[in-house]
Amino acid sequence: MSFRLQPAPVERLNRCQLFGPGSRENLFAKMAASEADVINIDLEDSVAPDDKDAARKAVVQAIGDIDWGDKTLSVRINGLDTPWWYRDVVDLLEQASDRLDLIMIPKAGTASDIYAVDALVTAIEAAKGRKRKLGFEAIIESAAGISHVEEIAAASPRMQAISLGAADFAASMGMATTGIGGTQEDYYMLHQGQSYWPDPWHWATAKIVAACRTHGVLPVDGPYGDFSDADGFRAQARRVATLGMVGKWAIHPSQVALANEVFSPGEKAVTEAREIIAAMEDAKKSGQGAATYKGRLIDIASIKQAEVIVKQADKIAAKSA
Ligand SMILES: CCC(=O)SCCNC(=O)CCNC(=O)[C@H](O)C(C)(C)COP(=O)(O)OP(=O)(O)OC[C@H]1O[C@@H](n2cnc3c(N)ncnc32)[C@H](O)[C@@H]1OP(=O)(O)O
Ligand SMILES: O=CC(=O)O
Ligand SMILES: [Mg+2]
Repeated sequence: MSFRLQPAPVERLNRCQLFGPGSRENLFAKMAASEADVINIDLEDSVAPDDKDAARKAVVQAIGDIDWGDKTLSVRINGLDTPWWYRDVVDLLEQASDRLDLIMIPKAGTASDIYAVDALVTAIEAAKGRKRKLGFEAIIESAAGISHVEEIAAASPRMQAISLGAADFAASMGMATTGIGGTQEDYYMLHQGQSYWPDPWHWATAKIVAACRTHGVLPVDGPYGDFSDADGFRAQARRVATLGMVGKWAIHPSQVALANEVFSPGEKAVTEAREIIAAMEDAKKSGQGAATYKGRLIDIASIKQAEVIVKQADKIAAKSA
């Protein structure tokens, strides 16, 4: 480890973030009753310009009126290039109950975007005497965002999570696709007549994970647009879980169980992880830093790898206790 220790992210589950448009009030109670760890009510792209004011009003009301249980409650505000974002922040902070946990800042391009929202939020919290400090999450969904992701992750102590937004990201990068996440047919390798489809989101995912882990922020995968394709969702979710992301958005209720399944370690993985930790305890007692488990090397690093799985399992067990 470097002399600078890697900071721990906030201690909460973030396996699934269920989205719903702020203009569809009838969905709010259904979202609250879902199994998602995080609820994201949207004031941005799923709300038409003419509906922005009414949606904002309905969301402000619903934050206090609906029983959101133990879920993390987040509202996605409009982008900083629009005339709506400041009113979103002002009304949410001045009028909504302090049940609101986070606001999500879309299309973050530089640390200054986070700084600007932080300045406004901080002033309103002080002026209104709000006791609970609001947290932030941001979406990386532009060329500027991915170029500056590390400074965005470090931009404010309010930062809790960063998502990759595949739809706007593809548009900003000029990618030749209308697909939202997952396999892209034209992105393939050819070897001896056999096609193979690599992951076009891989590098952005890995870059976001590294920036987030450096600064103690949770890395999350954004939308998978084809909600009729459960296998495609699962494959995308498994890839990002393998790379270190902690959860994924659901843009339809059918995706919630899929995300929870992928980001909850299975019994076999948890048993193995506990056995690795136990085997290393035994090895340490006999003065060894390396040992053999099921015919393969384990060492001190294996304890840390296993602990990632065990900690997640413990969090899930604590939630359902
Ligand atoms: C792509 C870039 C992004 O920015 S993604 C994030 C922003 N987008 C969003 O928030 C969109 C979220 N999703 C939706 O608006 C809807 O799910 C869409 C995709 C339009 C489909 O709606 P709809 O045609 O009503 O779906 P459906 O008939 O299959 O619904 C079945 C039952 O589930 C409900 N439902 C629907 N959506 C949600 C949701 N987001 N959260 C909770 N519940 C939802 C429906 O009301 C329906 O319920 P019921 O069975 O009639 O009781
Ligand atoms: O906001 C999300 C996206 O994919 O764009
Ligand atoms: Mg977007």
